[in-house]
Amino acid sequence: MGSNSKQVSEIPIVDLTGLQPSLPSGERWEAAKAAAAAALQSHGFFEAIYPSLSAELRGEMLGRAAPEFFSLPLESKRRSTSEEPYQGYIGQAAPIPYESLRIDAVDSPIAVQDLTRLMWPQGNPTFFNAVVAFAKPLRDLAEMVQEMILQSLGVDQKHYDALVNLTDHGLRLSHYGVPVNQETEIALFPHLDPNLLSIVCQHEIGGLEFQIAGGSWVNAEPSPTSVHVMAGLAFQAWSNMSVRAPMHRVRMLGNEKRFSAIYGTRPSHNSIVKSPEELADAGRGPLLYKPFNYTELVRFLCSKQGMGHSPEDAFNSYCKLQN
Ligand SMILES: O=C(O)CCC(=O)C(=O)O
Ligand SMILES: [Fe+2]
Repeated sequence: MGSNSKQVSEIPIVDLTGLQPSLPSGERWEAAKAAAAAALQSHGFFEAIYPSLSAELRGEMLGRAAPEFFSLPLESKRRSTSEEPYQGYIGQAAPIPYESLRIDAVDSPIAVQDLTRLMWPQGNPTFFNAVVAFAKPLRDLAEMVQEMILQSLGVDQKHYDALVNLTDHGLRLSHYGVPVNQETEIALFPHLDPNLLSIVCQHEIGGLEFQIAGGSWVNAEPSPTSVHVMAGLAFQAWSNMSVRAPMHRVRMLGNEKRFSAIYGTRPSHNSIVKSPEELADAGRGPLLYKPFNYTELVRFLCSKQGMGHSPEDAFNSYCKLQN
């Protein structure tokens, strides 16, 4: 661990053991809700203790299905392409030995089946089953955290329903190879995720780090019973800064390749992100962001103009109001 990394005690922990989105109340729910809302406000991330994502599901996905996918020939992997940034399969962007696949609509078995057949025209039930089974508890977790934040903001149920209706669910599988140059520890540069929520599941090999107040980095240690949950920019804007998106990065410290899975919720294609007016009431101050089209935000952040600034400055220049 480098001198600018701190110990894991800097990472808030929220215990979600046994909680379910279909039962969004009760003493344990309230305790987890308070802790999750406080953590996403102060840090933008937390470690969620969540044994529903069992060791078996993790092993099937990250120990077996993901390595099998990434070992396919490049021309197979490239069959999943997209015009939009960070969609489908991306990789081979030397010098960083990184490749990833975003599985869209991962909550729909039909979509997962279509992608599986695109990669393996003869089918691959092991891959299909691993993705569907792994995604289910993560979908529950994302929905619970979104609901906890909305409950704690006290906004009307109609806003929760509207947010759920525009939420897309996706799973990114990532593969980090061993850096060619062992001096280059940074495998994924510091960035903010643009979406609503990201849930990172590491498997055996760590490397994810979050930036905390003061600028230092904390190491998010992998654990077989927990995942790391963080807010993205769309949630930061929607919640009128009641949650904030944290800077994070990936460092490769050893010489073993690494697989991770990032479950992401985000506003659906071309949908408009708009804070509920009532978040400006009750002494919270004015709304900080103007409504924006999510797809266009992502295009802007990935454009030459957007990349020319720090992630935060680029985002603020796109949609922050000058109050
Ligand atoms: O692989 C990880 O641990 C995190 C990756 C990440 O931050 C991302 O894909 O946005
Ligand atoms: Fe990220």
